Amino acid sequence: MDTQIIIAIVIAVLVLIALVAGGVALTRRRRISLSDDSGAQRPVDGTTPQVDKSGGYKAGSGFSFSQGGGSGVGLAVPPEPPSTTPQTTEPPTTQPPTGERTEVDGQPGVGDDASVPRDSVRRGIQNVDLPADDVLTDDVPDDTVSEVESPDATAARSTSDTRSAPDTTVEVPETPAELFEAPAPDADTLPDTERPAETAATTTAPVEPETAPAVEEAAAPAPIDEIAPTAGRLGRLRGRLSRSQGAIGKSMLGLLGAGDLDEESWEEIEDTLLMADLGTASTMAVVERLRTELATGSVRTADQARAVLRHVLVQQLRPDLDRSVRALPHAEGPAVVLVVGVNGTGKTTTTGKLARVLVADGRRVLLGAADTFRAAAADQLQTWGERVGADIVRGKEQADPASVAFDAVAKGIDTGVDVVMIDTAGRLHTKTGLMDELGKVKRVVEKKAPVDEVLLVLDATVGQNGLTQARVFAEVVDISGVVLTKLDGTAKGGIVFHVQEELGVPVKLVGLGEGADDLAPFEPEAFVDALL
Ligand SMILES: Nc1nc2c(ncn2[C@@H]2O[C@H](COP(=O)(O)OP(=O)(O)OP(=O)(O)O)[C@@H](O)[C@H]2O)c(=O)[nH]1
Repeated sequence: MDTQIIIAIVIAVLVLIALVAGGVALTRRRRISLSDDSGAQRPVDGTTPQVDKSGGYKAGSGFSFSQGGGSGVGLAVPPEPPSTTPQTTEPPTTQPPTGERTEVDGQPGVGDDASVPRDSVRRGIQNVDLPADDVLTDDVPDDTVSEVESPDATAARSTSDTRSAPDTTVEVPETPAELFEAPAPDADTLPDTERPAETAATTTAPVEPETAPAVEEAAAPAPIDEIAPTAGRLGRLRGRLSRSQGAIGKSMLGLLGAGDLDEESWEEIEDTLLMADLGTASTMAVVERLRTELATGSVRTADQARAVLRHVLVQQLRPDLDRSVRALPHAEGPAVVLVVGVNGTGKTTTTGKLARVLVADGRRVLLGAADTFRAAAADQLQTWGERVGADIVRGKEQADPASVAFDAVAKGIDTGVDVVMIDTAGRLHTKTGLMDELGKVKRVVEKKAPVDEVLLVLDATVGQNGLTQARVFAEVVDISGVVLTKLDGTAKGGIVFHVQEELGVPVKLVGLGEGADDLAPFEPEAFVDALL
Protein backbone atom coordinates (compact mmCIF):
# COMPACT_ATOMS: atom_id res chain seq x y z
CA MET A 1 0.00 0.00 0.00
CA ASP A 2 2.75 2.33 0.97
CA THR A 3 4.54 1.43 -2.21
CA GLN A 4 1.48 2.31 -4.28
CA ILE A 5 1.21 5.70 -2.63
CA ILE A 6 4.86 6.37 -3.27
CA ILE A 7 4.49 5.38 -6.94
CA ALA A 8 1.45 7.63 -7.28
CA ILE A 9 3.33 10.53 -5.73
CA VAL A 10 6.30 9.97 -8.04
CA ILE A 11 4.02 9.90 -11.10
CA ALA A 12 2.27 13.07 -9.96
CA VAL A 13 5.60 14.80 -9.49
CA LEU A 14 6.76 13.68 -12.95
CA VAL A 15 3.57 14.97 -14.57
CA LEU A 16 3.99 18.25 -12.75
CA ILE A 17 7.57 18.56 -13.96
CA ALA A 18 6.51 17.77 -17.53
CA LEU A 19 3.83 20.47 -17.40
CA VAL A 20 6.23 23.06 -16.07
CA ALA A 21 8.83 22.15 -18.69
CA GLY A 22 6.23 22.41 -21.47
CA GLY A 23 5.12 25.82 -20.26
CA VAL A 24 8.68 27.10 -20.20
CA ALA A 25 9.27 25.80 -23.71
CA LEU A 26 6.14 27.51 -24.98
CA THR A 27 7.15 30.77 -23.40
CA ARG A 28 10.54 30.51 -24.97
CA ARG A 29 9.03 30.00 -28.37
CA ARG A 30 7.32 33.35 -28.10
CA ARG A 31 10.21 35.08 -26.43
CA ILE A 32 13.40 34.83 -28.35
CA SER A 33 16.74 35.74 -26.89
CA LEU A 34 19.69 36.34 -29.07
CA SER A 35 23.22 36.17 -27.90
CA ASP A 36 26.62 36.64 -29.36
CA ASP A 37 28.35 33.47 -30.40
CA SER A 38 31.69 34.85 -31.41
CA GLY A 39 33.78 37.86 -31.03
CA ALA A 40 33.68 38.53 -34.73
CA GLN A 41 29.92 38.37 -35.13
CA ARG A 42 28.21 40.51 -32.59
CA PRO A 43 24.61 41.68 -32.64
CA VAL A 44 24.03 44.43 -35.12
CA ASP A 45 24.11 47.63 -33.18
CA GLY A 46 25.77 49.97 -35.59
CA THR A 47 29.25 49.36 -34.22
CA THR A 48 29.67 45.79 -35.34
CA PRO A 49 32.27 45.21 -38.01
CA GLN A 50 30.25 43.59 -40.77
CA VAL A 51 31.55 42.37 -44.07
CA ASP A 52 29.67 44.86 -46.23
CA LYS A 53 27.48 47.49 -44.69
CA SER A 54 27.43 49.77 -47.69
CA GLY A 55 24.14 48.50 -48.98
CA GLY A 56 25.75 47.83 -52.32
CA TYR A 57 23.33 46.53 -54.86
CA LYS A 58 25.28 43.87 -56.64
CA ALA A 59 23.21 41.86 -59.03
CA GLY A 60 24.79 38.57 -59.80
CA SER A 61 24.06 38.81 -63.48
CA GLY A 62 23.30 41.34 -66.13
CA PHE A 63 19.97 42.24 -67.60
CA SER A 64 17.78 39.40 -68.66
CA PHE A 65 15.86 39.71 -71.88
CA SER A 66 13.38 37.29 -73.32
CA GLN A 67 10.97 36.93 -76.18
CA GLY A 68 7.39 37.97 -75.65
CA GLY A 69 4.75 35.29 -75.55
CA GLY A 70 1.01 35.31 -75.88
CA SER A 71 -0.18 36.15 -79.32
CA GLY A 72 3.24 37.18 -80.40
CA VAL A 73 4.38 36.51 -83.90
CA GLY A 74 7.02 33.97 -84.70
CA LEU A 75 7.24 32.52 -81.26
CA ALA A 76 8.42 29.16 -82.49
CA VAL A 77 11.41 30.67 -84.18
CA PRO A 78 14.43 31.71 -82.18
CA PRO A 79 15.26 35.39 -82.16
CA GLU A 80 17.47 36.72 -84.84
CA PRO A 81 21.06 37.28 -83.92
CA PRO A 82 21.89 40.86 -83.15
CA SER A 83 22.33 42.88 -86.27
CA THR A 84 25.66 44.57 -86.59
CA THR A 85 25.57 45.87 -90.13
CA PRO A 86 24.38 49.33 -91.01
CA GLN A 87 20.80 49.34 -92.06
CA THR A 88 20.16 50.30 -95.62
CA THR A 89 16.45 49.77 -96.08
CA GLU A 90 14.77 52.72 -97.66
CA PRO A 91 11.84 53.69 -95.53
CA PRO A 92 8.52 54.09 -97.24
CA THR A 93 6.99 57.44 -97.82
CA THR A 94 3.98 58.51 -96.01
CA GLN A 95 1.17 60.82 -95.54
CA PRO A 96 1.48 62.05 -92.03
CA PRO A 97 -1.29 61.61 -89.54
CA THR A 98 -3.63 64.35 -88.71
CA GLY A 99 -3.21 66.34 -85.61
CA GLU A 100 -6.40 65.20 -84.01
CA ARG A 101 -6.54 64.68 -80.31
CA THR A 102 -8.47 62.02 -78.61
CA GLU A 103 -9.18 63.31 -75.19
CA VAL A 104 -12.56 63.62 -73.70
CA ASP A 105 -14.14 67.01 -73.18
CA GLY A 106 -13.05 68.65 -70.00
CA GLN A 107 -10.04 66.40 -69.54
CA PRO A 108 -6.52 67.70 -69.61
CA GLY A 109 -4.43 66.87 -72.62
CA VAL A 110 -1.88 64.13 -72.69
CA GLY A 111 1.11 65.08 -70.63
CA ASP A 112 -0.77 67.78 -68.81
CA ASP A 113 0.53 68.53 -65.45
CA ALA A 114 -2.35 68.55 -63.01
CA SER A 115 -1.04 71.71 -61.46
CA VAL A 116 -1.08 73.61 -64.75
CA PRO A 117 -4.40 75.27 -65.49
CA ARG A 118 -6.01 74.07 -68.67
CA ASP A 119 -6.18 77.54 -70.16
CA SER A 120 -2.64 78.55 -69.34
CA VAL A 121 -0.23 79.50 -72.10
CA ARG A 122 1.17 76.42 -73.75
CA ARG A 123 4.79 75.77 -73.03
CA GLY A 124 7.12 76.12 -75.95
CA ILE A 125 10.02 73.91 -76.85
CA GLN A 126 12.72 74.10 -74.26
CA ASN A 127 16.09 72.67 -73.61
CA VAL A 128 16.14 69.53 -71.57
CA ASP A 129 19.00 68.75 -69.27
CA LEU A 130 20.16 65.23 -69.64
CA PRO A 131 22.15 63.45 -67.00
CA ALA A 132 25.41 61.63 -67.05
CA ASP A 133 27.57 63.57 -69.39
CA ASP A 134 30.42 61.93 -67.58
CA VAL A 135 29.55 58.58 -69.01
CA LEU A 136 28.38 59.85 -72.35
CA THR A 137 31.18 61.28 -74.30
CA ASP A 138 29.34 62.35 -77.43
CA ASP A 139 28.70 65.98 -77.94
CA VAL A 140 25.10 66.53 -78.70
CA PRO A 141 24.51 69.15 -81.34
CA ASP A 142 22.98 72.27 -79.94
CA ASP A 143 19.98 72.07 -82.15
CA THR A 144 18.93 68.63 -81.17
CA VAL A 145 16.63 69.70 -78.41
CA SER A 146 15.35 72.86 -79.85
CA GLU A 147 13.27 71.80 -82.76
CA VAL A 148 12.46 69.06 -85.14
CA GLU A 149 15.47 68.45 -87.30
CA SER A 150 15.43 69.45 -90.90
CA PRO A 151 15.91 66.58 -93.32
CA ASP A 152 19.22 68.01 -94.51
CA ALA A 153 20.65 68.32 -91.07
CA THR A 154 19.54 64.85 -90.22
CA ALA A 155 21.01 63.46 -93.40
CA ALA A 156 24.31 65.16 -92.79
CA ARG A 157 24.52 63.78 -89.32
CA SER A 158 23.38 60.34 -90.27
CA THR A 159 26.36 59.84 -92.55
CA SER A 160 28.52 59.50 -89.50
CA ASP A 161 26.41 56.77 -88.00
CA THR A 162 28.26 53.51 -88.20
CA ARG A 163 25.70 51.37 -86.47
CA SER A 164 22.21 51.76 -87.70
CA ALA A 165 19.74 53.16 -90.13
CA PRO A 166 21.00 56.44 -91.39
CA ASP A 167 17.77 57.42 -93.06
CA THR A 168 16.52 60.86 -92.65
CA THR A 169 13.05 62.23 -92.80
CA VAL A 170 10.69 59.36 -92.97
CA GLU A 171 7.26 59.42 -94.35
CA VAL A 172 5.18 56.72 -92.88
CA PRO A 173 2.23 55.22 -94.68
CA GLU A 174 -1.05 56.77 -93.84
CA THR A 175 -2.52 55.26 -90.81
CA PRO A 176 -5.79 53.49 -91.53
CA ALA A 177 -8.62 55.70 -90.57
CA GLU A 178 -10.36 52.96 -88.66
CA LEU A 179 -7.48 52.78 -86.28
CA PHE A 180 -8.31 56.14 -84.90
CA GLU A 181 -11.84 55.99 -83.71
CA ALA A 182 -12.05 59.35 -82.05
CA PRO A 183 -13.34 62.12 -84.28
CA ALA A 184 -11.13 65.11 -84.76
CA PRO A 185 -12.25 67.85 -82.41
CA ASP A 186 -13.74 70.94 -83.90
CA ALA A 187 -11.06 73.59 -83.73
CA ASP A 188 -13.61 76.22 -82.87
CA THR A 189 -14.75 74.37 -79.82
CA LEU A 190 -11.32 73.66 -78.51
CA PRO A 191 -9.84 75.69 -75.69
CA ASP A 192 -7.26 78.15 -76.84
CA THR A 193 -4.44 76.02 -75.62
CA GLU A 194 -5.40 73.16 -77.87
CA ARG A 195 -5.64 74.86 -81.19
CA PRO A 196 -3.08 73.54 -83.60
CA ALA A 197 -2.51 76.95 -85.13
CA GLU A 198 -1.51 78.36 -81.78
CA THR A 199 0.72 75.47 -81.09
CA ALA A 200 2.54 76.09 -84.32
CA ALA A 201 2.91 79.69 -83.39
CA THR A 202 4.52 78.93 -80.08
CA THR A 203 7.11 76.53 -81.36
CA THR A 204 10.08 77.02 -83.57
CA ALA A 205 9.57 73.87 -85.56
CA PRO A 206 9.83 74.11 -89.33
CA VAL A 207 6.61 75.24 -90.90
CA GLU A 208 4.57 72.38 -92.22
CA PRO A 209 0.93 72.10 -93.16
CA GLU A 210 -1.05 72.28 -89.97
CA THR A 211 -3.33 69.50 -90.94
CA ALA A 212 -0.53 67.17 -91.93
CA PRO A 213 2.11 67.05 -89.24
CA ALA A 214 4.83 64.74 -90.38
CA VAL A 215 6.20 61.94 -88.35
CA GLU A 216 9.91 62.36 -88.61
CA GLU A 217 12.84 60.32 -87.67
CA ALA A 218 15.93 61.64 -86.02
CA ALA A 219 18.66 59.36 -87.17
CA ALA A 220 21.35 58.35 -84.76
CA PRO A 221 24.28 60.60 -85.43
CA ALA A 222 27.85 60.29 -84.34
CA PRO A 223 29.60 57.07 -83.44
CA ILE A 224 28.24 55.79 -80.20
CA ASP A 225 30.19 56.07 -77.02
CA GLU A 226 31.26 53.04 -75.13
CA ILE A 227 28.63 51.74 -72.80
CA ALA A 228 29.86 50.60 -69.47
CA PRO A 229 29.72 46.86 -69.00
CA THR A 230 26.99 45.66 -66.70
CA ALA A 231 29.39 44.56 -64.01
CA GLY A 232 30.99 47.96 -63.80
CA ARG A 233 27.63 49.63 -63.75
CA LEU A 234 26.31 47.62 -60.87
CA GLY A 235 29.47 48.34 -58.98
CA ARG A 236 28.74 52.03 -59.28
CA LEU A 237 25.36 51.53 -57.69
CA ARG A 238 26.82 50.60 -54.35
CA GLY A 239 25.33 52.54 -51.53
CA ARG A 240 22.40 53.89 -53.53
CA LEU A 241 20.00 52.04 -51.29
CA SER A 242 21.57 53.34 -48.12
CA ARG A 243 18.45 55.18 -47.05
CA SER A 244 16.28 52.11 -47.28
CA GLN A 245 19.04 50.13 -45.70
CA GLY A 246 18.79 52.31 -42.63
CA ALA A 247 15.02 52.22 -42.53
CA ILE A 248 14.54 48.52 -43.07
CA GLY A 249 17.79 46.64 -42.63
CA LYS A 250 19.38 48.34 -39.69
CA SER A 251 16.11 48.86 -37.84
CA MET A 252 15.04 45.27 -38.26
CA LEU A 253 18.40 43.85 -37.34
CA GLY A 254 18.54 46.18 -34.39
CA LEU A 255 15.19 44.95 -33.15
CA LEU A 256 15.90 41.31 -33.79
CA GLY A 257 19.31 41.53 -32.22
CA ALA A 258 18.28 43.53 -29.21
CA GLY A 259 17.55 40.53 -27.10
CA ASP A 260 14.25 39.11 -25.96
CA LEU A 261 11.49 39.42 -28.51
CA ASP A 262 8.28 39.97 -26.66
CA GLU A 263 4.97 41.15 -28.06
CA GLU A 264 6.06 44.73 -27.84
CA SER A 265 9.14 43.98 -29.94
CA TRP A 266 7.04 42.29 -32.57
CA GLU A 267 4.79 45.31 -32.72
CA GLU A 268 7.84 47.47 -33.27
CA ILE A 269 8.97 45.19 -36.05
CA GLU A 270 5.56 45.50 -37.64
CA ASP A 271 5.69 49.28 -37.40
CA THR A 272 9.15 49.36 -38.94
CA LEU A 273 8.01 47.39 -41.95
CA LEU A 274 4.86 49.46 -42.36
CA MET A 275 6.87 52.67 -42.17
CA ALA A 276 9.12 51.38 -44.92
CA ASP A 277 6.06 51.00 -47.15
CA LEU A 278 5.85 47.25 -47.27
CA GLY A 279 2.11 47.48 -46.93
CA THR A 280 -0.10 45.60 -44.52
CA ALA A 281 -0.25 42.28 -46.33
CA SER A 282 3.51 42.00 -46.85
CA THR A 283 4.22 43.19 -43.33
CA MET A 284 1.94 40.62 -41.77
CA ALA A 285 3.35 37.88 -43.97
CA VAL A 286 6.94 38.80 -43.11
CA VAL A 287 6.24 39.03 -39.39
CA GLU A 288 4.38 35.72 -39.39
CA ARG A 289 7.21 33.97 -41.19
CA LEU A 290 9.79 35.53 -38.93
CA ARG A 291 7.94 34.42 -35.83
CA THR A 292 7.61 30.90 -37.14
CA GLU A 293 11.21 30.64 -38.26
CA LEU A 294 12.62 32.14 -35.10
CA ALA A 295 10.43 29.98 -32.90
CA THR A 296 11.03 26.65 -34.58
CA GLY A 297 14.66 27.08 -35.46
CA SER A 298 17.60 27.23 -33.14
CA VAL A 299 18.17 30.92 -33.67
CA ARG A 300 20.20 32.26 -30.82
CA THR A 301 22.66 34.64 -32.39
CA ALA A 302 22.38 37.90 -34.28
CA ASP A 303 23.92 36.39 -37.35
CA GLN A 304 21.44 33.56 -37.37
CA ALA A 305 18.66 36.10 -37.01
CA ARG A 306 20.09 38.03 -39.92
CA ALA A 307 20.14 34.90 -42.05
CA VAL A 308 16.53 34.17 -41.17
CA LEU A 309 15.50 37.74 -41.91
CA ARG A 310 17.28 37.58 -45.26
CA HIS A 311 15.57 34.34 -46.15
CA VAL A 312 12.13 35.61 -45.19
CA LEU A 313 12.51 38.88 -47.09
CA VAL A 314 13.83 37.16 -50.20
CA GLN A 315 10.96 34.69 -50.16
CA GLN A 316 8.49 37.53 -49.75
CA LEU A 317 9.93 39.09 -52.91
CA ARG A 318 9.04 35.95 -54.83
CA PRO A 319 12.29 35.03 -56.53
CA ASP A 320 10.33 32.63 -58.73
CA LEU A 321 8.77 35.42 -60.79
CA ASP A 322 10.02 35.87 -64.33
CA ARG A 323 11.79 39.21 -64.41
CA SER A 324 13.21 39.09 -67.88
CA VAL A 325 12.30 42.05 -70.03
CA ARG A 326 10.51 40.82 -73.13
CA ALA A 327 12.53 42.75 -75.62
CA LEU A 328 13.89 40.08 -77.92
CA PRO A 329 12.64 40.14 -81.51
CA HIS A 330 10.31 37.65 -83.10
CA ALA A 331 10.99 36.03 -86.44
CA GLU A 332 8.59 38.33 -88.27
CA GLY A 333 9.21 41.52 -86.45
CA PRO A 334 10.61 43.46 -83.58
CA ALA A 335 9.64 43.18 -79.96
CA VAL A 336 7.42 46.02 -78.84
CA VAL A 337 7.86 47.59 -75.43
CA LEU A 338 5.40 50.17 -74.14
CA VAL A 339 6.54 52.44 -71.32
CA VAL A 340 3.74 54.00 -69.26
CA GLY A 341 3.23 55.90 -66.04
CA VAL A 342 2.21 59.20 -64.49
CA ASN A 343 4.05 62.45 -65.03
CA GLY A 344 7.65 62.69 -64.04
CA THR A 345 8.17 59.16 -62.81
CA GLY A 346 11.14 58.63 -65.11
CA LYS A 347 9.61 57.05 -68.22
CA THR A 348 11.80 58.81 -70.76
CA THR A 349 14.92 58.36 -68.67
CA THR A 350 14.17 54.68 -68.20
CA THR A 351 13.45 54.25 -71.91
CA GLY A 352 16.81 55.83 -72.70
CA LYS A 353 18.66 53.77 -70.12
CA LEU A 354 17.08 50.53 -71.28
CA ALA A 355 17.70 51.35 -74.94
CA ARG A 356 21.30 51.87 -74.00
CA VAL A 357 21.51 48.42 -72.44
CA LEU A 358 19.86 46.83 -75.47
CA VAL A 359 22.19 48.59 -77.89
CA ALA A 360 25.13 47.47 -75.79
CA ASP A 361 23.71 43.99 -76.10
CA GLY A 362 23.97 44.28 -79.89
CA ARG A 363 20.31 45.02 -80.52
CA ARG A 364 18.96 47.56 -82.95
CA VAL A 365 16.49 49.80 -81.16
CA LEU A 366 13.89 52.21 -82.49
CA LEU A 367 12.33 54.70 -80.12
CA GLY A 368 8.79 55.96 -80.54
CA ALA A 369 8.10 59.33 -78.95
CA ALA A 370 4.41 59.02 -78.27
CA ASP A 371 4.39 62.04 -75.98
CA THR A 372 3.03 64.47 -78.50
CA PHE A 373 1.89 67.02 -75.99
CA ARG A 374 5.27 68.30 -74.92
CA ALA A 375 7.87 68.89 -77.59
CA ALA A 376 10.51 68.82 -74.88
CA ALA A 377 9.62 65.24 -74.05
CA ALA A 378 10.25 64.10 -77.61
CA ASP A 379 13.41 66.19 -77.72
CA GLN A 380 14.60 64.50 -74.56
CA LEU A 381 13.97 61.07 -76.04
CA GLN A 382 15.59 62.10 -79.30
CA THR A 383 18.72 63.14 -77.47
CA TRP A 384 18.79 59.83 -75.67
CA GLY A 385 18.39 58.08 -79.01
CA GLU A 386 21.26 59.99 -80.53
CA ARG A 387 23.49 59.26 -77.62
CA VAL A 388 22.81 55.55 -77.41
CA GLY A 389 22.51 54.93 -81.12
CA ALA A 390 18.81 54.43 -81.57
CA ASP A 391 16.59 55.94 -84.25
CA ILE A 392 13.47 57.75 -83.21
CA VAL A 393 10.05 58.27 -84.69
CA ARG A 394 8.29 61.32 -83.39
CA GLY A 395 5.26 63.30 -84.27
CA LYS A 396 4.33 66.89 -84.21
CA GLU A 397 2.91 68.34 -81.10
CA GLN A 398 -0.79 67.57 -80.99
CA ALA A 399 -0.41 64.52 -83.19
CA ASP A 400 -2.37 61.52 -82.07
CA PRO A 401 -0.05 59.54 -79.79
CA ALA A 402 -1.58 56.30 -81.03
CA SER A 403 -0.67 57.36 -84.55
CA VAL A 404 2.94 57.99 -83.60
CA ALA A 405 3.16 54.68 -81.76
CA PHE A 406 1.67 52.89 -84.74
CA ASP A 407 4.08 54.57 -87.12
CA ALA A 408 7.02 53.71 -84.90
CA VAL A 409 6.11 50.03 -84.92
CA ALA A 410 5.49 50.12 -88.68
CA LYS A 411 8.87 51.73 -89.19
CA GLY A 412 10.47 49.18 -86.88
CA ILE A 413 9.03 46.34 -88.90
CA ASP A 414 10.04 47.91 -92.20
CA THR A 415 13.58 48.57 -91.15
CA GLY A 416 14.07 45.29 -89.33
CA VAL A 417 15.01 46.56 -85.91
CA ASP A 418 15.06 44.22 -82.95
CA VAL A 419 12.93 46.21 -80.58
CA VAL A 420 10.63 49.21 -80.70
CA MET A 421 10.35 51.09 -77.42
CA ILE A 422 7.44 53.47 -77.15
CA ASP A 423 7.65 56.22 -74.57
CA THR A 424 4.18 57.49 -73.74
CA ALA A 425 3.16 60.79 -72.24
CA GLY A 426 2.83 61.08 -68.51
CA ARG A 427 -0.78 60.91 -67.51
CA LEU A 428 -2.59 61.05 -64.25
CA HIS A 429 -4.25 57.78 -63.47
CA THR A 430 -7.23 59.71 -62.16
CA LYS A 431 -8.06 61.18 -65.56
CA THR A 432 -10.35 58.81 -67.33
CA GLY A 433 -9.92 60.42 -70.73
CA LEU A 434 -6.16 60.11 -70.60
CA MET A 435 -6.29 56.53 -69.45
CA ASP A 436 -8.71 55.73 -72.27
CA GLU A 437 -6.27 57.30 -74.64
CA LEU A 438 -3.47 55.10 -73.32
CA GLY A 439 -5.64 52.05 -73.83
CA LYS A 440 -6.15 53.18 -77.37
CA VAL A 441 -2.41 53.56 -77.95
CA LYS A 442 -1.94 49.93 -77.01
CA ARG A 443 -4.89 48.72 -79.06
CA VAL A 444 -3.72 50.60 -82.12
CA VAL A 445 -0.18 49.29 -81.84
CA GLU A 446 -1.55 45.77 -81.51
CA LYS A 447 -3.14 46.11 -84.92
CA LYS A 448 0.39 46.19 -86.25
CA ALA A 449 2.25 43.92 -83.84
CA PRO A 450 1.70 42.41 -80.42
CA VAL A 451 2.91 44.40 -77.48
CA ASP A 452 5.41 42.16 -75.71
CA GLU A 453 6.07 44.20 -72.63
CA VAL A 454 4.19 46.97 -70.88
CA LEU A 455 6.49 48.54 -68.34
CA LEU A 456 4.87 50.68 -65.68
CA VAL A 457 7.34 53.21 -64.33
CA LEU A 458 6.66 54.05 -60.69
CA ASP A 459 8.42 56.67 -58.63
CA ALA A 460 9.40 54.92 -55.40
CA THR A 461 9.40 58.19 -53.48
CA VAL A 462 5.64 58.62 -53.77
CA GLY A 463 5.00 55.58 -51.61
CA GLN A 464 1.48 54.27 -51.38
CA ASN A 465 0.20 56.49 -54.14
CA GLY A 466 2.29 54.40 -56.50
CA LEU A 467 0.05 51.47 -55.70
CA THR A 468 -3.06 53.36 -56.62
CA GLN A 469 -1.45 54.35 -59.89
CA ALA A 470 -0.35 50.81 -60.56
CA ARG A 471 -3.82 49.39 -60.07
CA VAL A 472 -5.36 51.75 -62.62
CA PHE A 473 -2.62 51.28 -65.19
CA ALA A 474 -2.80 47.53 -64.75
CA GLU A 475 -6.50 47.64 -65.57
CA VAL A 476 -6.11 49.79 -68.64
CA VAL A 477 -3.02 48.37 -70.32
CA ASP A 478 -2.36 45.09 -68.57
CA ILE A 479 1.12 45.88 -67.36
CA SER A 480 3.65 43.06 -67.44
CA GLY A 481 6.47 44.56 -65.46
CA VAL A 482 7.25 47.39 -63.08
CA VAL A 483 10.23 49.71 -63.12
CA LEU A 484 10.73 51.31 -59.73
CA THR A 485 12.69 54.51 -60.14
CA LYS A 486 14.33 56.87 -57.68
CA LEU A 487 14.99 54.18 -55.12
CA ASP A 488 18.17 56.10 -54.44
CA GLY A 489 16.12 58.98 -53.09
CA THR A 490 13.90 57.21 -50.61
CA ALA A 491 14.03 55.25 -47.40
CA LYS A 492 10.93 53.39 -48.48
CA GLY A 493 12.42 50.60 -50.52
CA GLY A 494 9.73 48.42 -49.01
CA ILE A 495 7.43 49.60 -51.76
CA VAL A 496 8.98 46.86 -53.89
CA PHE A 497 7.31 44.27 -51.65
CA HIS A 498 4.01 46.08 -51.71
CA VAL A 499 3.86 46.51 -55.46
CA GLN A 500 4.44 42.86 -56.12
CA GLU A 501 2.14 41.68 -53.37
CA GLU A 502 -0.69 43.88 -54.62
CA LEU A 503 -0.30 43.42 -58.34
CA GLY A 504 1.36 40.09 -58.74
CA VAL A 505 3.40 41.84 -61.40
CA PRO A 506 7.15 41.53 -60.98
CA VAL A 507 9.40 44.49 -60.42
CA LYS A 508 11.82 43.97 -63.29
CA LEU A 509 14.09 46.97 -63.15
CA VAL A 510 15.08 49.57 -60.61
CA GLY A 511 16.31 53.09 -61.16
CA LEU A 512 19.01 54.08 -58.74
CA GLY A 513 20.08 57.44 -60.05
CA GLU A 514 19.89 59.92 -62.88
CA GLY A 515 22.93 58.66 -64.74
CA ALA A 516 22.61 56.80 -68.02
CA ASP A 517 23.81 53.58 -66.44
CA ASP A 518 21.89 53.86 -63.18
CA LEU A 519 19.38 51.22 -64.14
CA ALA A 520 19.69 47.73 -62.74
CA PRO A 521 17.84 44.47 -63.09
CA PHE A 522 15.88 43.73 -59.98
CA GLU A 523 17.08 40.64 -58.16
CA PRO A 524 15.49 39.77 -54.81
CA GLU A 525 18.63 38.32 -53.25
CA ALA A 526 20.86 41.20 -54.26
CA PHE A 527 18.23 43.70 -53.21
CA VAL A 528 17.79 42.20 -49.76
CA ASP A 529 21.55 41.90 -49.35
CA ALA A 530 21.76 45.59 -50.08
CA LEU A 531 19.24 46.31 -47.37
CA LEU A 532 20.79 44.20 -44.63
N1 LIG B 1 17.33 60.13 -58.51
C1 LIG B 1 16.76 59.58 -59.59
N2 LIG B 1 16.20 60.38 -60.52
C2 LIG B 1 15.62 59.80 -61.59
C3 LIG B 1 15.57 58.40 -61.76
N3 LIG B 1 14.91 58.15 -62.92
C4 LIG B 1 14.57 59.34 -63.44
N4 LIG B 1 14.97 60.35 -62.66
C5 LIG B 1 14.79 61.79 -62.84
O1 LIG B 1 13.41 62.09 -62.78
C6 LIG B 1 13.12 63.21 -63.58
C7 LIG B 1 11.95 62.90 -64.49
O2 LIG B 1 12.38 61.93 -65.42
P1 LIG B 1 11.70 61.79 -66.86
O3 LIG B 1 12.34 60.62 -67.53
O4 LIG B 1 11.68 63.07 -67.59
O5 LIG B 1 10.22 61.44 -66.42
P2 LIG B 1 8.96 61.17 -67.36
O6 LIG B 1 8.13 60.17 -66.66
O7 LIG B 1 9.38 60.81 -68.74
O8 LIG B 1 8.28 62.59 -67.35
P3 LIG B 1 6.99 63.08 -68.20
O9 LIG B 1 7.25 62.72 -69.62
O10 LIG B 1 6.93 64.53 -67.96
O11 LIG B 1 5.82 62.38 -67.64
C8 LIG B 1 14.41 63.53 -64.32
O12 LIG B 1 15.05 64.58 -63.66
C9 LIG B 1 15.22 62.26 -64.20
O13 LIG B 1 16.61 62.50 -64.26
C10 LIG B 1 16.17 57.57 -60.73
O14 LIG B 1 16.17 56.34 -60.77
N5 LIG B 1 16.75 58.22 -59.69
